[in-house]
Amino acid sequence: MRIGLGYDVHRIVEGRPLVLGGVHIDAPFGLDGHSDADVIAHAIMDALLGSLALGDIGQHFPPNDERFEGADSLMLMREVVAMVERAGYRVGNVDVMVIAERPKLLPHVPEMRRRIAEALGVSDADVSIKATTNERMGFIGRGEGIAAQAVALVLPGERGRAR
Ligand SMILES: Nc1ccn([C@@H]2O[C@H](COP(=O)(O)O)[C@@H](O)[C@H]2O)c(=O)n1
Ligand SMILES: C[C@@]1(CO)OP(=O)(O)OP(=O)(O)OC[C@H]1O
Repeated sequence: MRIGLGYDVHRIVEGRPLVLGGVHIDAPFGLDGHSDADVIAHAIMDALLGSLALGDIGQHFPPNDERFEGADSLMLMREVVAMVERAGYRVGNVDVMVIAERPKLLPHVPEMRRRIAEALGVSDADVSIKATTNERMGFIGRGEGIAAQAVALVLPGERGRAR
């Protein structure tokens, strides 16, 4: 088995939808970015790529490439899973820590787990998402951005996709 680490952060702005873990969350703000700016999905993708030393998401989905403007990050995640499988591995499990002062994410976690699990081809039990505030400290605490950290385990061999 191999393990990888991912991190992403996006700036909070008005006038953009808030998409986290593939879920559109009703909020008076969203995250700035070239894609849908889904920090949770991005952190997971970087963790998966890192587990196999396959580079980072910016290498595979360049932020200056118009193909990825407004991209659905869970679609990009499916492409990352295909890369993992081409390398002879399958996704084992992922664990995510989201750092956001607001909104309250706990009510959305079951749906995030379901959507991410579907994109990864694993069961919901293999996707863990946890949230914390930054206790009003720093840029996250001031509500300027949202960050996510992820670890991913990949296992040798193939598995029938659950999607
Ligand atoms: N955006 C967030 C942040 C936190 N939570 C939940 O609240 C709990 C307490 O957060 P603290 O930062 O005060 O430790 C945390 O364990 C989460 O369950 C949340 O839902 N959304
Ligand atoms: C997936 C991409 C594609 O533009 O999304 P962005 O919204 O630009 O987000 P970022 O985490 O800054 O960089 C990753 C990019 O590759």
